Amino acid sequence: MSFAEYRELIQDGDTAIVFLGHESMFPVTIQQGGQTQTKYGVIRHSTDLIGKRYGSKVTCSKGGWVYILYPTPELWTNNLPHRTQILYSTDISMITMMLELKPGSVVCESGTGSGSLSHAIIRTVAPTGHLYTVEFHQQRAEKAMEEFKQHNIDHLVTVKNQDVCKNGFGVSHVADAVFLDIPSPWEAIGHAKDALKTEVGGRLCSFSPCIEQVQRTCLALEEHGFTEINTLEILLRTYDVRTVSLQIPDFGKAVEEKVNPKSGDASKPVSGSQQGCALFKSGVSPRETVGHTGYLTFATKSLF
Ligand SMILES: C[S@@+](CC[C@H](N)C(=O)[O-])C[C@H]1O[C@@H](n2cnc3c(N)ncnc32)[C@H](O)[C@@H]1O
Repeated sequence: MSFAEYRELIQDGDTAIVFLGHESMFPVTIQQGGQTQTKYGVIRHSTDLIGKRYGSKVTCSKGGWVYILYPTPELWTNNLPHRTQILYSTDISMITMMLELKPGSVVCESGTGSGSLSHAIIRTVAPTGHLYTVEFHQQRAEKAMEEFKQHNIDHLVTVKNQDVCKNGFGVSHVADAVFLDIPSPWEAIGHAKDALKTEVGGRLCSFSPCIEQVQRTCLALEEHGFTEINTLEILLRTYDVRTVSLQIPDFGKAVEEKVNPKSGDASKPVSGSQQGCALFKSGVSPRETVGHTGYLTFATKSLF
């Protein structure tokens, strides 16, 4: 199993996702002789999982069933152990597109945090690209290295335990793109510029929750000769499909007969609906939606 490739069969040592429902899933490390408890009973790794296909429906000891899923960066983002605030797939997808990441890209990132974005970047730049990720918190840097190894992507990433604002990324003129998710990104812009390839066109993105951080970062980007400076905020709006009862507009009898000659009286109640209303299938946005996460500031390196 590797987060940068796909394999069909479950093997000893894999990280897999136990899927009980969209709101209920968790990662497990597959081990010969290992067991995982779920509300539907126990899953025995040796007999129930190893050698089975990813995506299989597995019956637990109490008769209920779960799916065992291949781990993707998106599933990992929803299930990883949080050591910090993390980036979610909505922002990650915009970052990947706007930084023009593709297989072979070289990327510098700081901080690594819980590795949510790192996994997505590594999957995108594999098999020939590389991620240099800098984290100044020693345990977080060590844990990230451990996870990258466990997920068989450690050959695609270098983790450095240092302060990016003081010591930079540890590489010069190699990166196609730089990503910053730190409290004072303006202090790292000079290092970001140094990490980017010498030719014009390298891309940078900085994620900040507060607009004051964005202002300081934009000023630093201008001072260092970056152009095309743009700040975006992604607000995810989902729609549920529901049956709703809507009032039928009264256009008058003449109009109604012209539009639908067989329908008779427009105010006649439709079966199962209230007087003058009809039932429709409609896209309805939930009462509560995810709010502000942060601002994404993008820029292009234009000067040496
Ligand atoms: C919000 S977390 C990053 C989360 C990450 N983007 C993810 O998706 O999991 C910010 C991280 O940056 C690290 N950090 C803050 N300032 C730093 C600096 N100057 N140099 C290196 N790391 C730094 C923190 O220790 C923290 O782990």
